[in-house]
Amino acid sequence: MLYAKTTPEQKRAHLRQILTPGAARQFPGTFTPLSAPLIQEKGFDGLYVSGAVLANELGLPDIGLTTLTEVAQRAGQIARMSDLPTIADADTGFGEPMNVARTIHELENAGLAGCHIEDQVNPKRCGHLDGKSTVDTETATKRIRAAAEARRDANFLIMARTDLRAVEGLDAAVERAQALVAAGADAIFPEAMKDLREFEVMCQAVDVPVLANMTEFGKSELFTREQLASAGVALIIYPVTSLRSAMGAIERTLDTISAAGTQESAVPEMMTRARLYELVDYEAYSSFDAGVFDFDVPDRFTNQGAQR
Ligand SMILES: C[C@](O)(C(=O)O)[C@H](CC(=O)O)C(=O)O
Ligand SMILES: [Mg+2]
Repeated sequence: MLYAKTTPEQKRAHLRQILTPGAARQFPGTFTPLSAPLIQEKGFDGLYVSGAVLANELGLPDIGLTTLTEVAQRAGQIARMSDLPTIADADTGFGEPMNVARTIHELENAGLAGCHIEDQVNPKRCGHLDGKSTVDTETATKRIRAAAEARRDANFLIMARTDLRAVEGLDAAVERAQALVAAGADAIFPEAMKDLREFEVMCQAVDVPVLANMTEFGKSELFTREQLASAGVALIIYPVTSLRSAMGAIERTLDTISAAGTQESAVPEMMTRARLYELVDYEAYSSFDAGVFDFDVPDRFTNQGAQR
């Protein structure tokens, strides 16, 4: 009821334990706190809060328009609804290295287990689109150093994302990843890798966990968990999958209503009222309330008792 019983510190310690090379832990993206218990119930390893999704959900493109406050608040609302660790997309860190330090504090305060900070120039682009630019190694490593120095919980995961693969090629991305690890990155997110071999090369080149971004309609093929595990990947994200699925369903249902004049034929596809109530733990609230209501207050503590 209300929220997770696991503390942020416990979730961060757990995240550290599960992120081993080849473990291919699955972190579905969620754009709503309501999906968090669902993801946990289905047996996944953690939650991912996508910057693209938070922007798109607000009707904005993913070009660095969202603010730290918006991201920390939404990511925190999601994180608190699950006992699983939640990783948030912190884009370029929301400013200069000093701002990156503040970003880490805010995300720690919001109960996140970790975040990733990328080496794109601001305004950033979706990592799977053409025309993005990256900063130089010095600027990129300063962001990571600031993040690592700012954290107060040593287990808060600082993941460095490099977008260099699509800009300068795999060798440059590998070299950048190594520099980011030397600057204090606990994990590497190599963006827009072309094939499985590239993931393999990256996993061999760094001795920290490597993430695979399985976003649809992007530059990477949608590999299976087994394939990515065999390449040495520690963590897989499905960042926009639930938003795309939900928006697809919404669009189809709206078309049904306007074509048929009723949503009747779309109802079997919908989550039922009962299931929705199960997810928000309706019953636990009712019995909590009943318990409080039925609680017997000794006479001397009541107004009536005091008057006597
Ligand atoms: C992972 C990502 O940074 C995100 O914000 O979810 C995006 C996902 C996407 O746009 O498909 C990305 O840049 O890959
Ligand atoms: Mg993003």
